[in-house]
Amino acid sequence: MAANALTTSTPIKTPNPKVHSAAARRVAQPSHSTNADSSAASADFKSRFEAYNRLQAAAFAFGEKLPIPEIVAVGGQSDGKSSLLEALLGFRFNVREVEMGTRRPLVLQMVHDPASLEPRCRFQDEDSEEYGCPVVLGTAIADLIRSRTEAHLKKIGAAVSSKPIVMRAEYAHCPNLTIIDTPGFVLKAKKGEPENTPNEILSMVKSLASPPHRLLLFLQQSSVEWCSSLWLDSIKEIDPTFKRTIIVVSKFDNRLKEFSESWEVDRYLSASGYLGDNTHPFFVALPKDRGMVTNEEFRRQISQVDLDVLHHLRQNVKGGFNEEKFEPFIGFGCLRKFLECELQKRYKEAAPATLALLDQRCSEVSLELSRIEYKLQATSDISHLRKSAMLHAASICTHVGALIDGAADPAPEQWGKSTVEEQQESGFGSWPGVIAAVKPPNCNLRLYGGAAFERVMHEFRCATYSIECPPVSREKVANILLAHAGRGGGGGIVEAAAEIARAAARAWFAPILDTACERLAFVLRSLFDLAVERNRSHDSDYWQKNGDMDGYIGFHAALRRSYNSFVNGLSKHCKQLVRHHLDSVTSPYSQVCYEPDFLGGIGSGSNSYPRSNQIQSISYFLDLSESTGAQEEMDQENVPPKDQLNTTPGKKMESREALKESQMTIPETPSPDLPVDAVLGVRKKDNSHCLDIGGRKRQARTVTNGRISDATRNQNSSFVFGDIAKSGSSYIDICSLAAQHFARIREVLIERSVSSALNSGFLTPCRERLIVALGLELFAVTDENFMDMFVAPGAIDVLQNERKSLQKREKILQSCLNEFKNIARAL
Ligand SMILES: Nc1nc2c(ncn2[C@@H]2O[C@H](COP(=O)(O)OP(=O)(O)OP(=O)(O)O)[C@@H](O)[C@H]2O)c(=O)[nH]1
Repeated sequence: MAANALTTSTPIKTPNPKVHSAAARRVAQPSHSTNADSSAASADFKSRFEAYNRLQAAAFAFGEKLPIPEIVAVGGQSDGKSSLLEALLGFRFNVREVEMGTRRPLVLQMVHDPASLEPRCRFQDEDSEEYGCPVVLGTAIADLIRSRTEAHLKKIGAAVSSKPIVMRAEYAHCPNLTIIDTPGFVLKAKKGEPENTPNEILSMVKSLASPPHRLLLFLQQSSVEWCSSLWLDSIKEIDPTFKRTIIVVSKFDNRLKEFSESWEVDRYLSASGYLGDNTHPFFVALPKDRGMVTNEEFRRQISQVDLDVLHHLRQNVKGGFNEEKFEPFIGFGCLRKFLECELQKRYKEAAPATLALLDQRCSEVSLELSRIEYKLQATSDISHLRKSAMLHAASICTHVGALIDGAADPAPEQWGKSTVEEQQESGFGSWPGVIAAVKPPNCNLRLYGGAAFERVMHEFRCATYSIECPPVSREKVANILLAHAGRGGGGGIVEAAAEIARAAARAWFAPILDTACERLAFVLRSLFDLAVERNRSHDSDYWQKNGDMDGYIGFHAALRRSYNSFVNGLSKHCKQLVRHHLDSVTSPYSQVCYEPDFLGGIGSGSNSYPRSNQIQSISYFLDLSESTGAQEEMDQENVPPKDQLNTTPGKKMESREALKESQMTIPETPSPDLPVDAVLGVRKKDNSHCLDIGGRKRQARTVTNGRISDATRNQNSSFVFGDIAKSGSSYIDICSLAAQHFARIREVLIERSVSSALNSGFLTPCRERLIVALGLELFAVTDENFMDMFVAPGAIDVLQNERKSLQKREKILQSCLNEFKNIARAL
């Protein structure tokens, strides 16, 4: 690394004997020199150091990412990192359990305080920037580190954790230095630990050491040759050129006895070129004795080991060693001084950038604070709340309208539903009275909004057209027919058939109409969530404009409830409306069955429906599904053949056969015992379940333009007074006519009334009345009732806690900022 901390030059990178001597001399000076100049410089150092220390504490507590210069000690397990930290601190604090080792980073903030003759260590709370009471005893410190480590690892269920323990130590015999101890690299997990522990340690240490503002203090035992170093490559991955790496050869005492000649020592000290010319390691030995000694004795032993090492190299090695070149790098004292100076240099260099960053963070935190305060204030400001809530409700209504009119966001693939999903989720899986599954075109596509509404409408039409006029017993026919005959008049058969058809239509269509309303209401109710999602994604800066409605759960619930009840109200209204249409079309006074233009219209397919209906019908049949296996799917999906594009599914029968020439042929006396289907000529395979009138023995008994011909009418009396039980003729005639009437009623009901009623009953109010309805329900209330939606004591507590924490953060960052402004002036 560029090690010019010892002097203004770079003694390590460009070895210059003169500079190195000077550096060595300076290294030998104590950090708390009594010299006037150095004491002024020392005061500067100290204030800078303390400012960084406070900033570091705040950063750790609040998770702030600030590029504070720090030293990270890394290396293999038992390479001596913790021992080096103790030596730097000047007293033993960590009664190590060799088995356990370091499992959480330990941030050691050492503060040189001449007044603290006994070390005062305080631990930062696990989740705040506060420091606890001083812990004096070394064993108590070790216990605390161990218990915190164990508790945290247990909590997260891991063998190692990157969450640091922060300890601040004030002592007269320690330098101003902050260093982070890390778990040692291991090759294999210990017994009982997860297999991947070595990798976890490696990646955790790498991420701790990666920020460029951190210095790496890499320890490797002296007994290991550089060529067989286990971890050097990992360090090179983090810092390939050792620009910010300080290399320490630890346990140097273990190697000393191997040197006998000076060239051997010098070659070893030069690291044999393995680390490059510009990188020079420090060689450190510490006291081996782990017994309990006083702090003073501990420090004395450290100094003694330094002296012993030098003495050994001078006295026991033939020719000594190159002192000019290597002495500044031998011994703990040199390392300590170098680290302190290097860190101070980095602090000084980083101060302007830190000041700028602090300035920025202060403004950001202030902004955050004012946002919270604004929110808190808004919780009690009724008029503000009303305004925000109204804007929010209006926005939701607008999105509902847009979704009805046709929109493709949010993603239909995620938010839309297929027909089966709609059926299942709405609780209306099948259409009452319809046994076969009804599959409208595009049933597999995920649709929502207006598209899903249209698909349900088409499904409803398919369902109604798949219903046949149910068989009627001879008794019923006889009862109706004979009563008509009793009243006189010639229209007995027609009237009886019409009466039968009306009763059947009422019984069969009423539940289908109810189901259609429920299914359509479900489609509309589903739009609320989509509108909320659209609102969220379209208006990301919504709160800035209109106030943030997040967290007001009561209001959101009321809005949803109100929306649902609006749609349910529409559903109820539509049910009544379509029931009314059903009643009127099946009323004895209805002329539906006898309208000439109606039958003619069916036959010609021209003017009997509004133009818009034809257009709608065409749109229903656009099958947008993927075309693979299309034929099979088409067969299943109730799609009429092409020649019916301008008609509804049930029109096939009328247009092709009996109604082709505005007349229908009634079959002559088929056997009453034939199944009704056969009697009525129902073609099962025809999806429209239409009736095919005709048989092997036809007789020209006709109904022209919907009215039975005179010839036929003249015969009515003979039908009536014949034996219905024996002769099937009257019965079959009536059944056939009833089927025709049933089809007409259905046609008129679906094409003329219900489709438009459902559209205008559901969609028009959603577009035009929704916002007013919601507004009346939610906002046309007293303030007291309005505020009921905003009573959220939990939410207010959260906001207040957030404000408290932000205020604290702002205060600390502000004081750090002021401190750095002062430092900047002194630079
Ligand atoms: N001979 C000798 N032993 C040392 C020296 N430094 C440390 N030790 C011993 O080496 C062992 C491991 O030292 P630690 O400081 O715990 O090593 P560590 O790197 O912190 O270990 P982990 O935290 O588990 O990675 C201890 O028994 C120390 O007494 C030294 O300079 N010379």
